[in-house]
Formats: sequence, structure tokens, C-alpha cells
Amino acid sequence: MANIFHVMIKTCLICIVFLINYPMPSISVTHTEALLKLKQSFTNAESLDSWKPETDPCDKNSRWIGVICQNQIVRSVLLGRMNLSGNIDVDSLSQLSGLRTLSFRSNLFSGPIPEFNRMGALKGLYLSANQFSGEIPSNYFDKMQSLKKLWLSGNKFTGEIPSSILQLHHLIELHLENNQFSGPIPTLNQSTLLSLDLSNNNLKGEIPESLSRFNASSFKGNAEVCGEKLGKVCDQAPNNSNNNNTTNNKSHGNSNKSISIWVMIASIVLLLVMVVGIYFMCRRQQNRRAAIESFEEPSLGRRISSDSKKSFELSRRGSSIRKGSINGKRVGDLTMVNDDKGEFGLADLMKAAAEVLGNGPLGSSYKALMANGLTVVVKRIKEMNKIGKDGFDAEVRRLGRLRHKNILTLLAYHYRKEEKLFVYEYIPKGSLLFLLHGDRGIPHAELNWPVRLKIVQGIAQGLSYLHTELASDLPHGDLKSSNILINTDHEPILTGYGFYTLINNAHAAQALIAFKSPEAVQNHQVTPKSDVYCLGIVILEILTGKFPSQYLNTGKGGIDIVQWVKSAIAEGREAELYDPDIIASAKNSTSQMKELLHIGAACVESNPQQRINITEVIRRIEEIQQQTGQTIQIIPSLRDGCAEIPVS
Ligand SMILES: Nc1ncnc2c1ncn2[C@@H]1O[C@H](COP(=O)(O)OP(=O)(O)OP(=O)(O)O)[C@@H](O)[C@H]1O
Repeated sequence: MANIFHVMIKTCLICIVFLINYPMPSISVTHTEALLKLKQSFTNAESLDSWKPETDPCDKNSRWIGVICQNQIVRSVLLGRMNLSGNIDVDSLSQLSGLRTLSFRSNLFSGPIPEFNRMGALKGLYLSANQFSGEIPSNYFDKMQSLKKLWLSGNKFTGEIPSSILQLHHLIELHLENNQFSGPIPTLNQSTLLSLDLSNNNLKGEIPESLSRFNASSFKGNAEVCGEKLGKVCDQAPNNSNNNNTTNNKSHGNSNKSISIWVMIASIVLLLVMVVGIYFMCRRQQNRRAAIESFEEPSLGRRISSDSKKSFELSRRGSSIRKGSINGKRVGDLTMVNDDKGEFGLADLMKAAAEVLGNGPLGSSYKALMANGLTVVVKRIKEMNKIGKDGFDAEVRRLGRLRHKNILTLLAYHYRKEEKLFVYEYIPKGSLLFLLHGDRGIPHAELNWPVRLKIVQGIAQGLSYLHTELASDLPHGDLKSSNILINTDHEPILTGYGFYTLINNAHAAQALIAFKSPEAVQNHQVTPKSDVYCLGIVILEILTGKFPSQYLNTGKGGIDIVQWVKSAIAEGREAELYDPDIIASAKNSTSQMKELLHIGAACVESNPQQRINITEVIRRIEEIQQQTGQTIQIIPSLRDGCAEIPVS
């Protein structure tokens, strides 16, 4: 017993000595303390007067400027345009374990990039428009795997773009413009990337193929960057000067022989050039394909076959196809269901210059420019063997008969057991998703309040048309901002509809947004009411400018827009919700915006019985239009620099 007692005392003593030498790290730092310490590290923090000791940043009465909490946890610290300078106390920031979005944009910070990479859970980092300088270590982003939005534009960063950016698999926005980055453009191949700007740096070399979907403006202002997009052909000719010298030296010793060899080679080359030239002239005359010959993108056939692990026979099968009749008739292996845009066959499609538009949960989409000048989108849908060929044909032909200004009508389809393709007209301005959350250029600036109201109205009208025209009780099924295209008049055009009946059940539950409605989550029931729920999410997305977490299957990223709006309405905080980008254009329309917000909230009512119906939605929107009482005009409200979006 005495021995045991002795051992216990000894153990306690060892513990005490250990604790004295290695004190426990302070785990009791509150978010108030951490933020106040951060404030102390700034040299000019007058703008942070609302950050007061003995108040809680997450208490709604304290109103700490720039601090956003969720469930009493600090989620975002947004300190843009606050005239701040000095050191940024990263130690204090890293005490905020729930922090996901950090912004110091448009301040006066300088020196090397601080060690924000110690905060591995950050999803949004905005440092634009400061004076940060120097090289960013190549492995800087190694431990920032959650990062989705990275804005470093308008600083003085030098050196190569850190290679660890390639490892950011969730990256949505990357803005490095207006710095002094040098070296090659990294081969970023994240399919998540929606917005990219590398302009006005000292980058060089060819624009990687994986970034070909971005506009020239993303790369301009880099004197040594080349690529078709910039109208600057990359010089790929190998440097033969050394070889030539060697050849010349040899030719001195053996001049007669080498002259005749050169003459022979030159003649053969000339002959070859002539043969190739004649061949192309004949082909040009026969096919009148001047447009496509000047376009050097890979063909759709090659795109699709390279995307497929299996051997893909379409290109070969299509090549024998000649012109045929249309209007629901087959043109080769392609069935045209709508000839409004002219006729084409599978061969035309497969030879078209193509680029990948995206890989959504339903499959991949390609943009294809055909020889006749028509640009189409080909959607290749996975797991679509729910119904047999006859049922499939009947269903899809019906989609081809739909006609409404807010509906993108199917043009043609291809059916084989192992391959289904759907062809639509290409809408150049792109999707609402892209306009809202992508490039912050002019198309985004055009989205002022009247335009957004017009877009909501068109979406509701298109949806209502679908509900009457589709077979009884069939929903659109996949109403989300990437399936809402915007034409040049800001008229929304719905796409992505009609797949609900065609794709396999298990896949539908994973891939279609209507399955995110509360009734679908509870009992897998999807009806037109579920579309109204999705419409609600889109309305809230349009009004707030926030990316809804509901669009992501991972459950990570974006903001739970339904909960956020519901609680703000319950607390009478509607005014805090609106996208700052529309405020300027909506000075006298706050009550109309509020009404639209309430319509959105009524759409996301969890009980489908109590949910507003689409006719009522349209009626109430018309009332708002009348009150707004103005014709829709584009009033650009260009913003300066980036605006940070809390990414949760
Ligand atoms: N007809 C079209 N014209 C222009 N852009 C289009 C067209 N159809 C689709 N897109 C755009 O191409 C991209 C990829 O579309 P895709 O439909 O494959 O994916 P998604 O809408 O994200 O998901 P889902 O697979 O659920 O439809 C999206 O940004 C979409 O807005």
C-alpha cells in the first residue's frame, strides 16, 4: 500500500514539473480577445471603433463592423476599405477556429504575404488592392485545401504563380491580375474554376488548353503570353540555328553533293506543299467549310472520344451521313426535333470545333461550332436507361415541341443504349450562375435591380409554361442558376428540364436539385411544387448575390440561403440581405425588393401544402413590376475591385 502511495505521489510530482516546464497552450482565448488583439496589430484602426472590449462580436446588439457570425461562431472577418495598415496578427486570427472568409481588400497593408496559410480551413481569402509584395512560396497553399475564392489582385507580388494553387481542388475564383507575377501560366485544371483573371502581369508562354474556356481578357496585359485567344500565335518552331550551323560547316567540305541534296529536299517539300494545297482547295470548294477551317479547336468527335474511356464510335458512324429530312426525322444517327435553327447531322456535329463547357452532375456539356456557322451545346447525359427507346423517343420529341421565349427548346438528340446526346442552341451570354458569381465584368454590372426583377419574372413565366405543357404533374426537376441562361435582352431562358423522367432513379436523386426540396428529402417525392422551392432559392440567390450551399452535394461551400433569409426576415433584418451591387439601382425600390424577398421566402416554405403556387408568384411579381413603374433599363453600377462573399 505504502508503495502504491509512493508511486502516486511521484507521478503527481512528475506531472507538476512537466506542467511547469510545458504549460498548456491557452485555450481560453475568446473570439472577443482574439479580435481585439488583431485590432491592436493595426496602426490605424479608427474604423474599428465598434470593436469594444466586454462586448461580444456575435451579439447582434454589439454590431462589430466586418464580423459575421453564425451560431455564435465568427465565420467571416471582412475588413475591406477600412484604411488599415500595420501588421496583421495571424496568431490571433488563427484562434478563430470557425473562420472561413477573410478579407483585407483595399487597405494599406504592405510587405510579404502574411502566414494566412496557417488557417487551413479558410474558404475565401481576399487581399486585393493593397501593397503586398515579394514572392509567394511555391508551397504556400499546400495546406489550404478548402480554399474556394482567392483574390490577390492589385498588389505587387512577384515571382512565379505558386504551384500549390494547382492543388486547390475546390477553387472557384482566382484573381491575380495587376501584379508582377512572372513565369508560365500554371496548367490549372480545376473544373470548379468559374472566374479567372491573370491579366496585367509579366507572365509568359502559351495559355494552357485547360484554361481555354476563359476569355482573352483573363490573360491580356502579359506581353509574352501567346495563344489563339489573344490573336498571337505561339512560336513552336524549334530553334534550328545550331543545327543549321553544323550543316553549313559540313557543306563547306562537301559542297556539290550537299547542294544537290538540298535541291532535292526543296523540290520534294515544294511538291508536297503543292499537293496539300490542291487537296485543301478542292475540299474547300466541295464543302464550303471556310469557317471551320480557320478554327483550330479539337472537333467534338475527338473531344467526346477523348473524354470517354470506352471506344466511341460516333465519329465513324456519323461520317457516312448525308443530308436528310428533318422535323422529327433522323438525319443519320441524329434525330432532329426542331428545325428552327436549320438542319444538321451527326457528322456535322462530330466534325465541329468543340470546347468543354462544364461537367455537371448530369454529365458533360460541350460547345460546338459547326461548319454552317451554328453554335450548339451538346449535353452528354449519364445513366439514362430508365425507359426503353420508344418511350424515350416520345418523351424527347415532346420536348422539341415546346415553344416559349423563356424556354430553350431541344434541337436534336442522339440515342444509343450506351450513349445519349442532347443538342441545344448555344446562348453566348452564359448562365445566371456565371453572371452572378463569375467574372465581375460588365455583364455582371448590368445586373441591376430592374434587370434582376425582369429575370425573376421570366423564370417564373417559363416555369409556369413548363408546368402546363409537360405531362401531368411533371416538374422541371433541375431549376438552378446554371440552368438559367440569359440572352442579350436579359431575358432568362430555362434549360436542363425534362430529364426527370429519363434518368435512372438513384442518379436523379443525386443529380437533380428538385430532390433538395424538403418533401423530396423526406419521402423522395418530387412534383412541380418542388420546382417552386427551387425557384425560391434562385430568387433569394438573385436578391442576395450569394451562392447557395444547396447547389453543392458535398454540403460544404456557399451559404444556406434558405435558413439565412428566414432568420433575417424573422428578425426584421431584410435590408442586410440585399446584394450591395443592386442597392444603387434600387434607391426608391426597397419596398419592392422586400416584397420579392418575401415571395422567395414563400417559395421555400418547407410544407409543400402551404407553399405559394406559381400563378400567385407571377401575379405578385407583376404587381412589383407595376409599382416599380419603369421600363427596364441597363444602369451599369460598376464596382471597384472585388467584393468578398462569405464562403461558409
Ligand atoms: N445552351 C447553352 N448555352 C450556353 N451555356 C450553356 C448552355 N447550356 C449549358 N450551358 C452552361 O454550360 C455549363 C455546363 O452546363 P451543364 O448543364 O453541363 O452543367 P450544370 O448546369 O452545372 O449541371 P447539370 O449537369 O445538373 O445540368 C454551365 O455553366 C451552363 O450554364
